[in-house]
Amino acid sequence: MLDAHDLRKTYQTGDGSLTVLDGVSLSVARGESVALTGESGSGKSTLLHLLGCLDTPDGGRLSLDGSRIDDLDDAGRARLRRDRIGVVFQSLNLIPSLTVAQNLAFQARLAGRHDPDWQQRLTRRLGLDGLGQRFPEQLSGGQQQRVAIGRAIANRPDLVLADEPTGNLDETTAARVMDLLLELVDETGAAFLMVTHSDVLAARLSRRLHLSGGRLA
Ligand SMILES: Nc1ncnc2c1ncn2[C@@H]1O[C@H](COP(=O)(O)OP(=O)(O)OP(=O)(O)O)[C@@H](O)[C@H]1O
Repeated sequence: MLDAHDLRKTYQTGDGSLTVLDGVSLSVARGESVALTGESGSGKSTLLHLLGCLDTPDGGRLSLDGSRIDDLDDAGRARLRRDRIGVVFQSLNLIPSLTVAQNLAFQARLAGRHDPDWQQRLTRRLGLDGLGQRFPEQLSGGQQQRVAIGRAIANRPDLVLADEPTGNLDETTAARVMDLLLELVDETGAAFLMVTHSDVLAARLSRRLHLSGGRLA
């Protein structure tokens, strides 16, 4: 499903250059869930951004279902993200001027894959019934997190990427939100990769990759 080979990424900083990814290779199969761990600053978010076509590598290859995606132009990357990739950011990135229902439908509508029945089921499963007409700022942190998860899954993507998706929640709420995320990803059959600092959460996924010194172990 997702294949990365020898990915490299170097940032130019004020005082020189910083190589963050120095030959990262990984594969994630459909239906598989992978935890990505590593110390702060080890490059987890950088890698997630490359895998989600939100940024481009300086070297290496990236493919989805056997087709190269690292050499797409901006429009091609945007299309791919819209149609096949769902991302849950730690900062959520909900659209403040849209209601919960509109946020949930946003990416699916853009992709021409809005499915009202699936959205209704998602809304119920995520415990967001009755909140559809509210705006994100009128929700609790846990509710916002669930909207972000719903939005990432509403168009049944092939690949779901999550960056510390329960990072801002208390332990009990985090566990509940995580249950939902794993169940829903499982239902869609997507390949799933999640950045986490938590050993407990990492242990719940089928495999764990650890990023250190620019490489995976
Ligand atoms: N746009 C950028 N320009 C320059 N340096 C950057 C940029 N983005 C990230 N970095 C640096 O790259 C390194 C890796 O950052 P990244 O955010 O990928 O790490 P991380 O493992 O996700 O960290 P954390 O667990 O703290 O979120 C860090 O040293 C960071 O300062």
